[in-house]
Amino acid sequence: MDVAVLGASGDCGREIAAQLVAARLLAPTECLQLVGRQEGPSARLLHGFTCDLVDAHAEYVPELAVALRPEDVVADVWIVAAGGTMPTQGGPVTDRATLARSNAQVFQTYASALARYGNGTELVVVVSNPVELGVAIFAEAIGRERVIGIGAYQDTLRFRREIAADLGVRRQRVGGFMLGEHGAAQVPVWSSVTLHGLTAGEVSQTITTLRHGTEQDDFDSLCQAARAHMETLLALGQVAEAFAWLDQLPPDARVVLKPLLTHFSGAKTVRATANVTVDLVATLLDGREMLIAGQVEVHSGEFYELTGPLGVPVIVGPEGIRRIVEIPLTEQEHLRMTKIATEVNTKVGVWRAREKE
Ligand SMILES: NC(=O)c1ccc[n+]([C@@H]2O[C@H](COP(=O)([O-])OP(=O)(O)OC[C@H]3O[C@@H](n4cnc5c(N)ncnc54)[C@H](O)[C@@H]3O)[C@@H](O)[C@H]2O)c1
Repeated sequence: MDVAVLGASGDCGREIAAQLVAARLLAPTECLQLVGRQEGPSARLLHGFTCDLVDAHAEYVPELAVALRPEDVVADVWIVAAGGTMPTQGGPVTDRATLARSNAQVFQTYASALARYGNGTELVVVVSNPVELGVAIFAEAIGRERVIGIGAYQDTLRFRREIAADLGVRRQRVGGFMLGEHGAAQVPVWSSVTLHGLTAGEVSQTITTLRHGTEQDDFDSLCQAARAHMETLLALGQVAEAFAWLDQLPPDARVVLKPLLTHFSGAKTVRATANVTVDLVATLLDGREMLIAGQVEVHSGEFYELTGPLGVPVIVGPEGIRRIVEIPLTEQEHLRMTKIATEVNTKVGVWRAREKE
C-alpha cells in the first residue's frame, strides 16, 4: 500500500512521515509520497527532507517521492496534514472559524483532485483542523465511508491517559470515549469508562472521586474558567506553573486544556498527533478491524438521531468505515452530544457557504 502525506513540509506532516518510516509500516517497494505546494518553501524543503529520511533509515526506507500538485497525488491512504494552524504565540489565526477560512480551500482542492483522479478505494485520514470541516468536504467528494478524522481518536486516548495517570495505572487498563467536536466542544462520556479489574460499582465510585464532584453540565464553564486562568499564567511566562495548575483539574478538563497549553508553549502537539495518526494508518494497512473514536459523517439513526461530521465510536477496517457504534449515553451526555452536533452542523454549513462564495 502507498501512503501520501499532504502538508509533509509542516510540523505535523514531517513528524507523521518520519514516524511512518521509523515504524517500518511500508515495505521498500511501497511508496511514501510527500506532498507540498509548488509555491512557498515546501518545493525545496521536501527534497532535503527526503534525503534526510533516507540517511536515517536507509536499510528499510520505502520509496520516497515528492508531489507538488494535487493531481499528482497517488496513494491508497491520504493523510491530510496540510493547511494553517493556530500560531503558538499571538498572530493572525486565533480561532477555528479563521482556520476554517484558510483550510476549506485546501480541503476542497485535494478532495476534488481525489474525486477526479482517484480509483475509488483510497482512504482519507484528516488531521488538519477544523477536522469536522475536512471530513465534511472529503466525505461529500468521495463518499463518507472512506473518510476518518483523527480528532476524537486523539481525544479519547488522552482521556484514557489522564484517567490512568490519576489512578497510577497504565493507559491500556482504561476504556472510555471522548466524543463530539475536536477542540473545546468535546463530550467526555464518563458512562463509557471501564477500569480493568474493577466492578461497575467500584468504577462508579472511582469516577466520582476523579471528577471532583463535577457534572456534565459543569464541563463548559469549568473549561472556560480554567482556560482564562491558564492564559493569565501563560501571559506571565509561567508555563511550568500553568501545567502544574492544570494537573489538579479533573481528567476531562485536562484533555481539553493540556493540548492547548502544549501548543502555546511552542512545543505544539506534533508527536502525539503523529503517533495516533500512524497508529490508525497501521490498522488500516494491516487489514485489521478496530473500534475507535473518530470524526465521521454520521447519518440519522446510526448514532441516535444525530447527523453530520461528529466524533463517534466507529469500527474501521481496510476499506474504511464499517459501522458506527451507538453506545449507551446518559441523558446529560445525550443532551450535550445533540447540542454539539447542532452547533457543528451550523458552523460547518456557514464555513462551506463562505468557501463557495
Ligand atoms: N487533529 C489533531 O489532533 C491535530 C493536532 C495538531 C495539529 N492539527 C492540525 O494539523 C494541521 C497542520 O498543523 P502543523 O502544526 O503541521 O502546521 P504547519 O503550519 O507546521 O504545517 C502546515 C503545512 O501545510 C502546508 N500547506 C499549506 N497549504 C498546502 C497545500 N495546499 N498543499 C500542500 N501543503 C500545504 C504548509 O506549507 C505547511 O508546511 C493544522 O490544521 C493543525 O490545526 C491537528
